[in-house]
Amino acid sequence: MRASQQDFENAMNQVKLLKEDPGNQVKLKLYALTATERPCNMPKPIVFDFDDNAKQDSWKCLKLHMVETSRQNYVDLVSSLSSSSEASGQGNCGADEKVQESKDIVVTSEDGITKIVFNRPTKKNAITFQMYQEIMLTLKNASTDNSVITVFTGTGDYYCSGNDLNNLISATGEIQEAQRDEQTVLTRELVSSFIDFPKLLVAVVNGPAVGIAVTLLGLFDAVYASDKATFHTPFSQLGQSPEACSSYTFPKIMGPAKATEMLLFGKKLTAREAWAQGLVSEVFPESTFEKEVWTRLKAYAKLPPNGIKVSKELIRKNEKQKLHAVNAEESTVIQERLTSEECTNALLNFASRKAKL
Ligand SMILES: CCCCCC/C=C/C(=O)SCCNC(=O)CCNC(=O)[C@H](O)C(C)(C)COP(=O)(O)OP(=O)(O)OC[C@H]1O[C@@H](n2cnc3c(N)ncnc32)[C@H](O)[C@@H]1OP(=O)(O)O
Repeated sequence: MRASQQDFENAMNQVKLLKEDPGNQVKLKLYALTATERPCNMPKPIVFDFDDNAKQDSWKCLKLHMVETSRQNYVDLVSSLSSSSEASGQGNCGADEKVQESKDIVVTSEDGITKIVFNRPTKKNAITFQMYQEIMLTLKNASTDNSVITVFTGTGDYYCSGNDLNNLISATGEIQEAQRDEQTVLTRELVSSFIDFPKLLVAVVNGPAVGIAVTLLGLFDAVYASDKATFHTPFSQLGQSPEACSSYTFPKIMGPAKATEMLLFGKKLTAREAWAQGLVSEVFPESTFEKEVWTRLKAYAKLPPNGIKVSKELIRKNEKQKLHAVNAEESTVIQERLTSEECTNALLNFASRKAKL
């Protein structure tokens, strides 16, 4: 059966959605196959000297045949490109392209690096429910895309100010009961997706980090910080409790006494203090931060990916079960905390702008 006009148009749309660039040769071929669809100003070929009507009929017939054949070839070629692109990318993003964009979480893939950007600078990149969902989806895609490293960073002066405290507060400034469960479930699911993420996970901490943006760092493989970054987990001030397995990872990373200062007393650390305590891999001067870190990451992304993956698996696998158990336990406590008077007051104070860290 010949490809219809509709098949052809579908194929034209499919080309725009290809996960991988098919290359110039294929693009030229595709372009050539659409030639019969475009108006052609060249004179019609006069092969035999028949009368005008016969020539017209024969030309129409030839053109129809060419159009149908070209359409069919075009549809077949696009179909083969789509299936090979799906096989290599496993239905996810290919290299060197913008793979997912929403307003607040921007995802690009280039040079073997999937970059996930908190992009809500006017709110210091605070994480909304919608962003929780988008981050989880992105991690799912990144775990099977062509990239070697997945990087989180922030737009503007902040890395991320943590959970959006308005997630639970209505427009009229009251606590929304129904959102408490959603907050707990989303937090647990988000943390789970970090625990299970199979590839290298790196944080490029461009500025202050607060709350869950800090606690999650304990689940990253490397953390690079600008010297203007700070690390703050004000859970006690908010009547909340630690999440993202930090009740387990922080004492392990920095020792219980230092973890207490951060998680219980809400002591804010400078980048150098966080480095001294093992939460940060390396601190860079703000003036050279971006250049140095990205140059380095691009070089790391050229390392053989499978070796990295199995090495990460070796480092993490004995911890996974424990981390999931801690995540579950922390979620139970968070759920209780969210109904507490302490937490309710802190959230209402923030909403009425009485409280700031
Ligand atoms: C609710 C329980 C859920 C448990 C789940 C686990 C998650 C836990 C956490 O992440 S706890 C940490 C939560 N984060 C905070 O407590 C930070 C709150 N923000 C602040 O204290 C300050 O905004 C600041 C110190 C981050 C920055 O101060 P400043 O430089 O003076 O800027 P502004 O305060 O004017 O901020 C600009 C703009 O952004 C809004 N904003 C900043 N952070 C948040 C946030 N976390 N949630 C919601 N909104 C935030 C701020 O309100 C301003 O908005 P406005 O311009 O007034 O509309």
